[in-house]
Amino acid sequence: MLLISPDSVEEALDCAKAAEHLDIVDVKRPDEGSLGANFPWVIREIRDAVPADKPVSATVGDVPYKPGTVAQAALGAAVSGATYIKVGLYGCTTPEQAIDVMRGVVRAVKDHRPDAFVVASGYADAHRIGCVNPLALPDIARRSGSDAAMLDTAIKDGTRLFDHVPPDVCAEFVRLAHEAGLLAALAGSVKTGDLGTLTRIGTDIVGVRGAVCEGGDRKAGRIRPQLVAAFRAEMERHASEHTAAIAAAN
Ligand SMILES: O=C[C@H](O)COP(=O)(O)O
Repeated sequence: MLLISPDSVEEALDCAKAAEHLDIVDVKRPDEGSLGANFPWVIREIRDAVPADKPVSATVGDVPYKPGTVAQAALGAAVSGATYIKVGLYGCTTPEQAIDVMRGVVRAVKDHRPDAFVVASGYADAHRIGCVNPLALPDIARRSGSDAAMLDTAIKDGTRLFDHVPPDVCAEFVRLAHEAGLLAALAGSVKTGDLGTLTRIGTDIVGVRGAVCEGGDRKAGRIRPQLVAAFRAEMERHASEHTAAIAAAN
């Protein structure tokens, strides 16, 4: 699946123009961090702006180790219309802290909407910010009752997912997530050139912003529908090549 992250209602309208090429519209506010949270009214307006059959995701923020605060914020995102709730476990330094936070989120969100989908997100560059190790995420997600484990980059300085977590370790992340019965989502300045690897290792959700913004600039650039379409076409091409390679090997 392709998850695209607009930062405003205007950009979400551009995503809506490319709706047939994407699977999830992810509301965030990059000015507040890699998984910065946007305002509830923006989530609601974006929910209204994109086709009803496209799920809206919202990031709850690069959150501190404050389970009550984060649970309440997550409920706010769900009440505002998001059905995918993504939490960046920025301030959690141990798996136990991360599980505490995610358990609160899962309960708050699923009490309100049992079919909501909760994503526990860590950071590929965790070593730069001192939060939980990327490979701990699948177990954190499983033990908290989350539905997916995700990695993104915390510091958007041009370094990318594979700069911090090489492909073989990403493959292990995906394997652990699948073993736990979860979806595996990967992001972090992903470009079309990464799609072959991401497909081969079985990534379920690829999250992008910069690659579908004009000039590849996630802050100054704006999401362009034609870039979303081109990115999706590359995903499809890699998926068919991968399927054909598997069929040929059998
Ligand atoms: O959830 C996905 C992120 O928005 C990825 O953003 P990026 O591709 O600019 O790193």
